[in-house]
Amino acid sequence: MYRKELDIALSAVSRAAKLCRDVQQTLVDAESVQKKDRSPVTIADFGSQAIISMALSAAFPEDPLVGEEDAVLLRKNDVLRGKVHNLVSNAIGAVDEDALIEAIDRGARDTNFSGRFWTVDPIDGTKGFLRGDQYAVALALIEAGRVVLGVLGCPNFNPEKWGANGAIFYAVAGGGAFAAPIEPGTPVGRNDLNAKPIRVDGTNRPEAARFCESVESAHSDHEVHRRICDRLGILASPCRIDSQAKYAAIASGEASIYLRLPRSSAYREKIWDHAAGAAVVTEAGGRVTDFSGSPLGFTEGRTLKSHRGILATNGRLHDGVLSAIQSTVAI
Ligand SMILES: Nc1ncnc2c1ncn2[C@@H]1O[C@H](COP(=O)(O)O)[C@@H](OP(=O)(O)O)[C@H]1O
Ligand SMILES: [Mg+2]
Repeated sequence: MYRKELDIALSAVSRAAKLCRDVQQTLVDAESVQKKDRSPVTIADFGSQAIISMALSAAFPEDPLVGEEDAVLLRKNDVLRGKVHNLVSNAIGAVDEDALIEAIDRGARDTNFSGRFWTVDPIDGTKGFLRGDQYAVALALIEAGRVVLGVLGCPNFNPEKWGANGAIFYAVAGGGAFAAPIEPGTPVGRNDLNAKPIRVDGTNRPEAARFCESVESAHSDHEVHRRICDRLGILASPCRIDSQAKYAAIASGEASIYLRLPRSSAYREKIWDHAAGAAVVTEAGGRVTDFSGSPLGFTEGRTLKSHRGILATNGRLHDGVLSAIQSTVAI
């Protein structure tokens, strides 16, 4: 099932991850004053969404794409457009500028969220990207509100284990979860010999669990997380990771619990921040729900409107963490 979809998604995400990696490298090499400059991330965001959108529309012209970016800024700004055009042409060969703009804008159109559509976060973890830390290129295919395929490119993920270019994590519903090192020059494929099945860890003792959360305290309430962890008797200090690399950490057994309670009760999570990661964790044997224990549903539009709080675990710990959450916070 979904063989062609997976092949296209893997190759598009690995090419986009390579583009992002090259741009992040120029940031890391630059003086600190330039690290505060957001333009590199902007260029890489557009470039990454363009590569993925073009690959999808060539292979699946009927499929809508819901992306984080649109091309409004690019249409107005010739210099920026020129830079993105160069970046993408260097990555995948000469492309027409109008086709590039159109590819980016495709992600901004309205769509039928109850049908089949793709969702992309071209750089998830922008803040991490700018700091030189973790980020992810995330792509998921959704059908009738359920994620049927998820791919997460994580160029800085555990280089000791996966090599200098990080890893790509992927899953198809019912088919298990896998990870493969990202090799520059060769996009990852479905039959990649270096791909390995991944699995959540087996701990059922919260005191032995490793727990992860966002680096950015503005993105989730670290203090409430700490109270939940105290109630569970978790001893280790939190592991703070940007982006959906947190889902990759749960799926590959490097952490057991991911908590995310937004600071503001008005904030709604974006679908592209969770769809791919949730598929990978679920297929690796874990569980992903909101704070009331409901599985995430993706029919509601660009946000997870009816869900508050995100909990991803190795599965065994899930009900215990949900009880601790519900005794700590009013959902
Ligand atoms: N106030 C807020 N509360 C929760 N999430 C937020 C937020 N502001 C931004 N985000 C989301 O947090 C994502 C990053 O998550 P993390 O903290 O896990 O790295 C951002 O994705 P982008 O970086 O793609 O914009 C953004 O969508
Ligand atoms: Mg994001």
